[in-house]
Amino acid sequence: MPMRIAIASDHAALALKSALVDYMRQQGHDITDLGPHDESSVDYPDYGYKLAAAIADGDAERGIALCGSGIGISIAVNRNPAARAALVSEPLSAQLAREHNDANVIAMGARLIGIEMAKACVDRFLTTEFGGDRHQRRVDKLSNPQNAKESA
Ligand SMILES: O=C(CO)[C@H](O)[C@H](O)[C@H](O)COP(=O)(O)O
Repeated sequence: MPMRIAIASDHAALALKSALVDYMRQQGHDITDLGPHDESSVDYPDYGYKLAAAIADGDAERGIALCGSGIGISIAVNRNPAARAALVSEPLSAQLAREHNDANVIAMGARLIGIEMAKACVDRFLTTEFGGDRHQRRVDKLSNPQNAKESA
């Protein structure tokens, strides 16, 4: 099923971003490439915040966030309460991020994983449904931290 997907990176992940944009477009998805669009050094928070805003505003259903390690941009994306970004490096983590955490963004590190592994992570992320049930209760607490048990 075609999805609206936003993707953003920093300079370290430009080539991976480009490969994933082509890959997802070939699959029929509606891709918004939020940049950057050249190799100049940029700051991952700028692009992570942009990606999270696209999710928060409903412009994209899912997001792909890339930087050298995936760490910096995942931190940036997760500062927006509408985003649940999971840093992944293999498909099972991408699957569990959907099944258990209803992740709407995955982050990956272009300096740590290859293009084929990144494509496999994207495939799993885009095709796995959220499991609901007990996981819904936990995800609700991510959205509303005041509902978490103080004494847990
Ligand atoms: O945020 C990161 C580390 O957590 C990313 O790997 C960045 O891409 C990296 O810090 C960029 O480093 P550079 O030396 O400026 O290319």
